[in-house]
Amino acid sequence: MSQSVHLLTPSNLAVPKHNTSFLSTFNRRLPVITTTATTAVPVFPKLSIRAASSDREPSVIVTDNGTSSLGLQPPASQPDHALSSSIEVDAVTEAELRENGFRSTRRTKLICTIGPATSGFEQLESLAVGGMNVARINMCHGTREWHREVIQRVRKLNEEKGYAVAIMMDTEGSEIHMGDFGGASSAKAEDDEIWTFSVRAFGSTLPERTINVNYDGFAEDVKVGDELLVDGGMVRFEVVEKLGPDVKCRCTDPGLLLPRANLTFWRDGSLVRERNAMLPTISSKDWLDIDFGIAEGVDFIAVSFVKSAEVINHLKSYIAARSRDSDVAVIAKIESIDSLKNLEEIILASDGAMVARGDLGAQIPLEQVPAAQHRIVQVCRQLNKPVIVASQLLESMIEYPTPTRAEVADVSEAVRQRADALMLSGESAMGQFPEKSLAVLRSVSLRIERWWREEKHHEAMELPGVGSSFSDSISEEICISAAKMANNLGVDALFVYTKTGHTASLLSRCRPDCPIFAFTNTTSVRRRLNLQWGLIPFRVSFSDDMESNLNKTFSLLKARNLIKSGDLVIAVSDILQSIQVMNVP
Ligand SMILES: Nc1ncnc2c1ncn2[C@@H]1O[C@H](COP(=O)(O)OP(=O)(O)OP(=O)(O)O)[C@@H](O)[C@H]1O
Ligand SMILES: CC(=O)C(=O)O
Ligand SMILES: [K+]
Ligand SMILES: [Mg+2]
Repeated sequence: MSQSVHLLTPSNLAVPKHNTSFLSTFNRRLPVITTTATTAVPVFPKLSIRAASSDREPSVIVTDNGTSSLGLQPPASQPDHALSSSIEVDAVTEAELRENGFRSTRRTKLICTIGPATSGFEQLESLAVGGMNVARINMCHGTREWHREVIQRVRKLNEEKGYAVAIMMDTEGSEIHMGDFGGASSAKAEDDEIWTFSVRAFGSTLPERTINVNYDGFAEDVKVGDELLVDGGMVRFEVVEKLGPDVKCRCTDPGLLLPRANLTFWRDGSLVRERNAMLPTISSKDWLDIDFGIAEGVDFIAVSFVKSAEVINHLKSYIAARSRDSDVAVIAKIESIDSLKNLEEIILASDGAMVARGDLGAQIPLEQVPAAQHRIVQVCRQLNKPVIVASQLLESMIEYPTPTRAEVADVSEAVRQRADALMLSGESAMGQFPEKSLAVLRSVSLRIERWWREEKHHEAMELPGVGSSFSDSISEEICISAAKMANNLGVDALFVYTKTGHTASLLSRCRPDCPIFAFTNTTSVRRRLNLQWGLIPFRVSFSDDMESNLNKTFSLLKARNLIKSGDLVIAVSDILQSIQVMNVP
């Protein structure tokens, strides 16, 4: 049995763009609907409640721009007969759905930074099996050739094993950082030792206790007495003498120096931002990396040290001009004072954001980082942009096989805030326990999600309108209503049929109690949806006829034991703006 609400889309109603009074009248009229029994769908008995026969709204059915950069399939406008009767989902999701049922699937997405500890094919596969949704490559480290191989391995994994692991390329940015140690993987700075920070080029052999600095103005900008913080304070020095390009510093807080660690300097308790504040957000090296990322078909580019929305807009138009047939999403990394000042406009311009707590904690006092995280997560949710919580989630697991209690509490808090994704950095890039770290993120996410769901601990959040057209507003209202209905009726799953992924992300924004099966007809959209909270992305070809889409999906999923007769489902689509409630036949 199925009940549905179909909404009259406004193309033929001549609605002024922001006529909210009309919008509310329109919405209030929705319950006044007539009931007609139809026998249109033979596969399952259907009772259809129609508000109006629906016209297609051109702005909702966006033409396919998500053709796989991998060349896996033709655009959706050319139905692929070989694939038309299949559904793409990976073995891990499939096993999880079969074993645990819908309710207990993980909602929080997991990102792993790929480094020397995880770059092999088997290691990448273990991470995919362990629940990695997105692989991050950090252009601060390694060569383009090295990163290309990682991308190719992930692509192979997706093609051969049906995963939809997305790739996020993270730019180096042009903040001040140390160089490499001429081959050594780290160096230990002890109390009271004198180290030389220098802007000279030394070639491959560095003199002892010498650190290369990437920023030419460094020696001029620092002053004797300044405090020099490595990685936001993991190691501290005091500037004792300036000698041309060399700056002599005394270690005041000992610790491990890692290659290319970030450097900040502080004077009288404040972060010093001299000429380095004028460095471009995207350096010339970053532009080359971005060209590389576009050419390799990465799914996301994360921009380090974003200061304003302008740079995001600039990059987005560059990407649009460079890659007409692929779609690279831009993630703003919030890791500077400026990015916090301009937070709303930056997030509005971006396709998502990252709470990059590593560098953020070097720019603002550490005790302010949790409040900043909370605010960034909330703003992203309100503006319907995926948000990633990153850095030091399980830092101790770089060396130890179990996390600290404090780390588990930190992960729990990010899950409780219902961030879209959690990210591993050093834990997976160069740690000793990458898979164990991922397993901890997975089990803590599952446990906290269930706890908060069962105890109804969620903070209620007002979700403002984010669309720019009346049709967008309808989609938002449909998703908010569908999510509310799903919670109130206790349905097993929400199904969403989405070409661009937009309707799926609107549903994800509502953070419903049940999982969201997101059906899309392009591989690249499927990968991109893998970053968003609660979405289980499937690739399936579908038509503009919702009834046949539903029947087809039901039979494909039933054949694979992923759903069973009697499961209660609410279906939403951006093909036909509608909500349907039904039992799986
Ligand atoms: N491709 C790589 N090759 C070698 N080492 C890497 C690579 N990627 C990451 N690492 C190591 O893992 C550590 C943590 O990675 P992460 O991506 O967090 O870098 P980061 O240097 O802290 O910079 P960011 O602020 O961009 O996160 C790095 O400091 C580096 O030692
Ligand atoms: C991830 C990152 O760039 C940071 O935490 O600084
Ligand atoms: K980076
Ligand atoms: Mg950073």
